[in-house]
Amino acid sequence: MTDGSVTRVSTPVRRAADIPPYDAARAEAAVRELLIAVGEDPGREGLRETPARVARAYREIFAGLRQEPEDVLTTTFDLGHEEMVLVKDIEVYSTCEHHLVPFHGVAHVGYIPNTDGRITGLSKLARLVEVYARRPQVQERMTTQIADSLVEILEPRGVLVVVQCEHLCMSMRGVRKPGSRTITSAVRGVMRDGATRAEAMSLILGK
Ligand SMILES: Nc1nc2c(ncn2[C@@H]2O[C@H](COP(=O)(O)OP(=O)(O)OP(=O)(O)O)[C@@H](O)[C@H]2O)c(=O)[nH]1
Ligand SMILES: [Zn+2]
Repeated sequence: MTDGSVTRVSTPVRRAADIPPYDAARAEAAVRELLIAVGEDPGREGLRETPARVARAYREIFAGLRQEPEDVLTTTFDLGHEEMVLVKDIEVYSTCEHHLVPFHGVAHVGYIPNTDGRITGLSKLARLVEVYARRPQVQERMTTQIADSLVEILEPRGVLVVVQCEHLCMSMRGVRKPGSRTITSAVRGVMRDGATRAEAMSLILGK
């Protein structure tokens, strides 16, 4: 438990290029140690392959550390479409950086293209969510990073990102409140405008 004081947590600025290659052997050794620490026997039948398996799984779960948004927002088209584009219910699996357990739910990503009508492929919005979800995360930072990278790369007139997740650190342990959902949003540019924001929210909330 913390003492309740406010701690400033700055967003890490490490770029993918500055992060060393994934160290599978080190991850494997750490998992073996962890198993011993919790009272298990890593030599027993069912656990023998577990450290190597977990190391492989972590490589996948944290692959976003070695990706940048530019890697996925590559395809842009000039379709001349200047109205809102919204992809909703993008499934998200991320990992809480406080407890290293999953949080999962959906992300809704919308933007209003620049007046030049420059848009990106729809799947690229889901790939962008993956880049930031596949890192040790907090939901607020992930939401902000998705929005800000869209602003930077597509230079749209507006962006709205809404993320709704259940945090397993609040369900399976700790306060034990399964089913509670945390909702975060990041709104940029003309999406802040009341009517535009209301339109985006009604599209998100509508079935
Ligand atoms: N703001 C925010 N908090 C998060 C996120 N994921 C986990 N947390 C919270 O991080 C906090 C860590 O609090 P601590 O008191 O340091 O840790 P703890 O003793 O394990 O806290 P409990 O979970 O309350 O048992 C908890 O309140 C978690 O619910 C997130 O994405 N955003
Ligand atoms: Zn947590």
